Amino acid sequence: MGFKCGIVGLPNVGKSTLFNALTETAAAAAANFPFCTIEPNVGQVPVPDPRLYKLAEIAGSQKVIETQLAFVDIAGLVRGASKGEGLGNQFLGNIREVDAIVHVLRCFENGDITHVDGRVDPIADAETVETELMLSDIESLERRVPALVKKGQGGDKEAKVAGAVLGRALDVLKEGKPARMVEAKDEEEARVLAQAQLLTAKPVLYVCNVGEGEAATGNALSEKVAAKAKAEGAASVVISAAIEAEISQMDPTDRPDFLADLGLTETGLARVIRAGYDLLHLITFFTVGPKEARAWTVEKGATAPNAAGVIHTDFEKGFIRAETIAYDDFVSLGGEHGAKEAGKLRLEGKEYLVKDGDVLHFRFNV
Ligand SMILES: Nc1ncnc2c1ncn2[C@@H]1O[C@H](COP(=O)(O)OP(=O)(O)OP(=O)(O)O)[C@@H](O)[C@H]1O
Ligand SMILES: [Mg+2]
Repeated sequence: MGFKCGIVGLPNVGKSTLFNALTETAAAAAANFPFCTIEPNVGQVPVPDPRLYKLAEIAGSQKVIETQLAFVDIAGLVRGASKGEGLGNQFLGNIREVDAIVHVLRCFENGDITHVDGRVDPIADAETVETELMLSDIESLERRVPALVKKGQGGDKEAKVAGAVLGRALDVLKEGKPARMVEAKDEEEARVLAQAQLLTAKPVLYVCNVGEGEAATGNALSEKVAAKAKAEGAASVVISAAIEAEISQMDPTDRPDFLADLGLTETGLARVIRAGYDLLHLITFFTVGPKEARAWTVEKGATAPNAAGVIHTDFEKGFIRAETIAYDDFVSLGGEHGAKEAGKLRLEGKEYLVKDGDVLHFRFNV
């Protein structure tokens, strides 16, 4: 499957620090100088899900395997990037390849850490980054739209649709708004928009990187970002990347006390990961047995055979049916046996749309 969230932002705002905390490694060099990162770092991150641990406990599973989400640590971007400034176009290509954007904004005051524009202002920073992404989209559409329109006039129906919807996207961008504001009129337009790989059409999560003492409460700057996100229909999360990096290096048994001292019940990372998961419209289903309990990822709207295919292509090809138990039934009835006795094990066919939390067992024939 491989859904990817790209970590984007100005240089030296804490992107690599966040990435290292997420991946519990020091794979990405994080240091106090701009453009520390050049080549993108990719890491698979397990998605923490309390439901999975509960299912494993009930079934007495020996092994627990979380589903994963990929994060990519991308080079910092500066004003003029779309025209080749800083590391320029190269990293814009890295952003093009991701499915969602995790936009890190510096909300911590610390005179020792260089800010490329010499002042801490997350709203202005967000606009700088977004402007570069919009300029890059405008440039790419200005190249593509006229050719599509011409082909459309020549009788090519597909080109006509693409020219129309991408032309509207260009107008929206020229008004200073991101391409995600463009509404597709039908499924065909939606497909064209999705395939156009516009940077500003990707869903965004703002991550407010606050000071070490502010992780639980946020601060005045993170509140401004939250208001901006709300106005745009985007999501935002408050974390302190510095603290998260520290926690990720601690022994797991020491973490709960440390978090409690900071006034936190869970790590900021768990919230970032889950928000990323929601952003991508992903849902989880489970397979549960005495050997292992495992979480798997599908897109909302996936059918039972699609879900089977995530486990193995043979499961999809030879799909017969999916024995299905809702998560709540599995838990309240004490597992598969109890659910079956109570008539809560359903036999679902090829058309079934998988629901978040379903416990599935596939019957197949190859
Ligand atoms: N919440 C925070 N509070 C204080 N310092 C922080 C915080 N988050 C990160 N830093 C520090 O900021 C500096 C820059 O961090 P990092 O290298 O992660 O930035 P980056 O965004 O990856 O930069 P680049 O774009 O240059 O790769 C590091 O010295 C890091 O320790
Ligand atoms: Mg970096």
